[in-house]
Amino acid sequence: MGTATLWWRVRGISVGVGSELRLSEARIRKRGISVSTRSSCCSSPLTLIVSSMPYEKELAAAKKAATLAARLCQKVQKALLQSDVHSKSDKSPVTVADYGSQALVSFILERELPSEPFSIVAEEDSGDLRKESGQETLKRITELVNDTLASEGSDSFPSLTTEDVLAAIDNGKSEGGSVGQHWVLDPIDGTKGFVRGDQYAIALGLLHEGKVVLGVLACPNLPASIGSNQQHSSNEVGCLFFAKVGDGTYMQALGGSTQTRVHVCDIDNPEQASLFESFEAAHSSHDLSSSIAKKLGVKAPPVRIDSQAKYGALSRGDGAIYLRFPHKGYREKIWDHAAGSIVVTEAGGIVTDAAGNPLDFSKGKFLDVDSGIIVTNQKLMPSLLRAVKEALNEKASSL
Ligand SMILES: Nc1ncnc2c1ncn2[C@@H]1O[C@H](COP(=O)(O)O)[C@@H](O)[C@H]1OP(=O)(O)O
Ligand SMILES: [Mg+2]
Ligand SMILES: [Mg+2]
Ligand SMILES: [Mg+2]
Repeated sequence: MGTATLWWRVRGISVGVGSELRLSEARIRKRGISVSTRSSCCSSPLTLIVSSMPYEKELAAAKKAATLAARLCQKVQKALLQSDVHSKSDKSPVTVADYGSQALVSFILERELPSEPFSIVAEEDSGDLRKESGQETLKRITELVNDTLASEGSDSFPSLTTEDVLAAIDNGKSEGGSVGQHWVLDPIDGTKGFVRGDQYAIALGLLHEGKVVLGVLACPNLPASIGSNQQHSSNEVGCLFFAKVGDGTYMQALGGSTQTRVHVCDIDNPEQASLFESFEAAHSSHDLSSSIAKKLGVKAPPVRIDSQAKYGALSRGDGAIYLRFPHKGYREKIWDHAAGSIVVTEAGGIVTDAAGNPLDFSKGKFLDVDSGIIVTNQKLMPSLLRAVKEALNEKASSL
């Protein structure tokens, strides 16, 4: 029969006989990739494997991990003891729930995805818990993790020892980067909001070759809607947002199973826009966002909430703009934006730095951004960028 010459040409890539090429339907649809074949032997087998569900296992594991971590955090927030709150070396607060959430997420991901390379870039480390003074706290965290696993109603979870908990926390020591796959975890984003009894989020993203491909945001205190858009109005709190690249963003009640696809709002008149910013003035300049809002003609007062819950709320159209301008010297971390950014972009929004550059998650733990981070829909971005540029120039010339 002779040698078959068989090529697949996919966006200019030639793939020889016997190779498998895995492409998602979503990627094919989104990027308009066309597949053509050329064969000198018509009986040659041609197998183009089109996987309709890339990152599906990872998403299921991430949703399970974030939901369990949210359960642990809710338990702690209800009965927060002064002794549960500690200060880190940078003076920011950390609680038993930050550590417990990180240990749980790390434990669940490793268990649910045993055959995958395992790397997590996470906020917390076990340094303080390994000291003599951290022993009581470590015991409390271990109890919390075990209680939460037991409440899953499954005997299949072993009881973790304090050493297991330390090891699970330290799985989060990866540096990330542009090669391979890395989970990115903020076990409690918005710890100050958590301690105050307000908003916080468990934020879990997945990087593949430096790009965010999946994100889950568990927001235990987020009502079904906030802000002026009453479409989702209800008294229930607790939302889980999730997104996979090319697949859209979805929201479900935390612990629920009915999912709804969400989209950013389609407002094109900035006067009708409402604007999110940090609750904590120390985390983001309220003066600068007020000057930007004035330039845009935004009428509504800013909605101030903690954490990446802002990204979740924006992804479902509760507000139109999120502005974040940390004060001089602060360096943004990837875990504060990875999950939130894909939740917004898959819902049709745009996330950039203040100069309009996309966020680059491939450089390790830190995000090097120009002045701040801005988020909005496609229609408002050009006028938002102009207003941000003007406000930053005015600020610079007044110094
Ligand atoms: N000085 C600071 N400036 C800006 N952001 C900070 C600062 N300290 C902590 N953060 C982080 O800002 C995020 C909260 O932003 P917001 O104020 O919008 O809710 C959190 O990730 C919080 O970390 P953490 O995860 O430890 O809570
Ligand atoms: Mg923190
Ligand atoms: Mg954070
Ligand atoms: Mg945190």
